[in-house]
Amino acid sequence: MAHKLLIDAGNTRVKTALMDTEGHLEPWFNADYEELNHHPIAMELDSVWVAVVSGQQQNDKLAAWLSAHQQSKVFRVQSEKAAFGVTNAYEKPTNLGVDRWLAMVGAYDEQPKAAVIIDAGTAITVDWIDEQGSHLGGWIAPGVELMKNSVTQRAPNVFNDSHEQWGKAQQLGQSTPDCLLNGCVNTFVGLVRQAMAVSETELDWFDYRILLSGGSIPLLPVDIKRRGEIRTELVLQGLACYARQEKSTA
Ligand SMILES: Nc1ncnc2c1ncn2[C@@H]1O[C@H](COP(=O)(O)OP(=O)(O)O)[C@@H](O)[C@H]1O
Ligand SMILES: CC(C)(COP(=O)(O)O)[C@@H](O)C(=O)NCCC(=O)O
Ligand SMILES: [K+]
Repeated sequence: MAHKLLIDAGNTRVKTALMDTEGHLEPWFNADYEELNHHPIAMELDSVWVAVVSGQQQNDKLAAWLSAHQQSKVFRVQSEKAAFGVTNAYEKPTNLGVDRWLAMVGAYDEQPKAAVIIDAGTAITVDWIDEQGSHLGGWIAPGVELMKNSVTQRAPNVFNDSHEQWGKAQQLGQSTPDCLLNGCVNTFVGLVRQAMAVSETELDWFDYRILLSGGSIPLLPVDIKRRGEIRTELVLQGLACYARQEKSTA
C-alpha cells in the first residue's frame, strides 16, 4: 500500500510522518539532519510533502536523503494568503514561515476555535488565530539554545561548563552556568505567560486553546503544560491537509 511521506524540515531537526491511503497519519521519526541516513525509506511512496524553513546546507542533506531512496513526486508547500479556512495576517503571505502557516492550518482543521500556537525550537514563534480562522499576527523570538549561545559569544566572563544542558523553570541560579541556563529557560517561560496575558487582556479571549510544540516544550513548568495542549505534530497535520487534497483532486 503506497504512502505519502510528510516532512517538517526545521532549522535544527527533521520531523516526519506517513499518511496511508485513507488519509490517516502515523508519526515516523524526529531526527537531526546528520542522522537522516539512519532512516532508509523502505516503503513504497506515491508522493512526498515537504515544509522547509531551513537553509541551503540542510536542504541539500534532505534532498540527498530523498533522492537516495525515492523517485516519487515531491511537493514543497508554501504559505498562502488563505486556505483550509485560515487567512494569513501577512501582507506578503509567503514571508510567513511555512511551519507557522501549517501549524495554524493543522490546528484549525482539527478544531475551529481561537488558539495561540507556540512553537519552541531553534526560534520560538507565537501565532494567534481566532475562531473565524483569521491569523491575527505573531512573534518571533530566539529559542532557548540560541539565547544561551548569544550570551556566551558576546560576554567573555559568562561560561557554561555545566553538565546540565538545560536550566529549570522557576529556579534561581548560584553559579554562572546555572544563572545562564535558568535565565534562558525562564525567558522562554515568561514569553509564554506574556502570550497568555495578551490573549486574555488585549484580545479578551477566555475560551481559547494554547497549543504547544517544538523541542523545548519539556522545559515549561507544569502549570503551563496543564493549561496547554502538547501537540508536537501540528505542522505535519497541516501538511496532511494539503496531501489529502491531492488525493481528492487526482
Ligand atoms: N530534551 C530537550 N529539552 C529541551 N530542549 C530541547 C531538548 N531537545 C531539543 N531541545 C531544543 O529543541 C530544539 C529542536 O526543536 P525543534 O522543534 O525540532 O526545532 P526546529 O523545528 O527549529 O528544527 C533544539 O534546538 C534544542 O534547543
Ligand atoms: C521563525 C522561523 C525561523 C522558525 O523556525 P524553526 O525555529 O521552527 O526552525 C521560521 O518560521 C521562519 O524562517 N520564518 C520566516 C519568517 C516569518 O515567519 O516571518
Ligand atoms: K519554531
